[in-house]
Amino acid sequence: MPARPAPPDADAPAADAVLDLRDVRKGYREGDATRDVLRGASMRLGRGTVGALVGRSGAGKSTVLNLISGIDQPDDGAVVVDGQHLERLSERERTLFRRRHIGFVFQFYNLVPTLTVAENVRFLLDLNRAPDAEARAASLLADVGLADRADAFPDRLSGGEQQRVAIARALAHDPALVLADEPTGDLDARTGRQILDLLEAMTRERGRTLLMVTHDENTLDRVDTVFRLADGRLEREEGGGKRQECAPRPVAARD
Ligand SMILES: Nc1ncnc2c1ncn2[C@@H]1O[C@H](COP(=O)(O)OP(=O)(O)OP(=O)(O)O)[C@@H](O)[C@H]1O
Repeated sequence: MPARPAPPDADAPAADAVLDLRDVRKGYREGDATRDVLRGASMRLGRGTVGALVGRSGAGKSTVLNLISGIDQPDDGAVVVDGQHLERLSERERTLFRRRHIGFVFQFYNLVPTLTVAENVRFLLDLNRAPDAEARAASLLADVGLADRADAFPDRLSGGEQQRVAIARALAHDPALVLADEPTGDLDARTGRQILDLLEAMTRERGRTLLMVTHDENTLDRVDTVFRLADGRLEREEGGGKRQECAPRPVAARD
């Protein structure tokens, strides 16, 4: 297997962080009370790195994703994505930012059933009025091994194939950050591993940053950084991917 390029340091200065959450607080009103979900959560992920977000059900992982993608706003703290403070933008500006700078991969693929595979991939490109939508979609479909299914509708594809289309769609507009919410949660173990291989390779090759929500501890062996959400705060741990990069190489492999 060819050596993987060393990931940039996940502790990189904020200027190189694609994702930078600083002391974020978020609560939801419940009648007269407020449920505090995030109580000073911070995380930083450098350019070209892969992170995992883990935590028990109800810990607040979706809340974190909603803040990073600008769907929701923090009560306090900063949410900086690719240098942009999302908490300073209007809802409309956040929507435009999301369309241009963030890609999504969902557990249940979320392809548009009435659009062909190629149309799904180029969906955001068309919305962003990108001039090269057709060629770019074709190239990405080739990259995920589905060039011959471009004109099929999603319901003709297996779950793994649909998730491949979703990966192509997530990268089509060349986003700085890809968010994946349980991307293998609906797939059998073998297909899930193939999808993770593809997602990781496609984002790393392009120097994109990937954050995955996962319940699968095996996934943690391949990421650079693990963020564990508990009691409203994020704890940072080194993932297996980073450990591999840091491990001394065998003597025979040295230059
Ligand atoms: N819009 C909302 N209004 C009120 N409470 C909410 C809202 N969204 C989330 N919550 C509450 O906030 C807490 C965190 O929810 P969240 O969905 O972020 O957790 P999660 O870690 O993603 O859980 P799961 O793994 O089960 O999807 C939960 O107690 C949930 O009930």
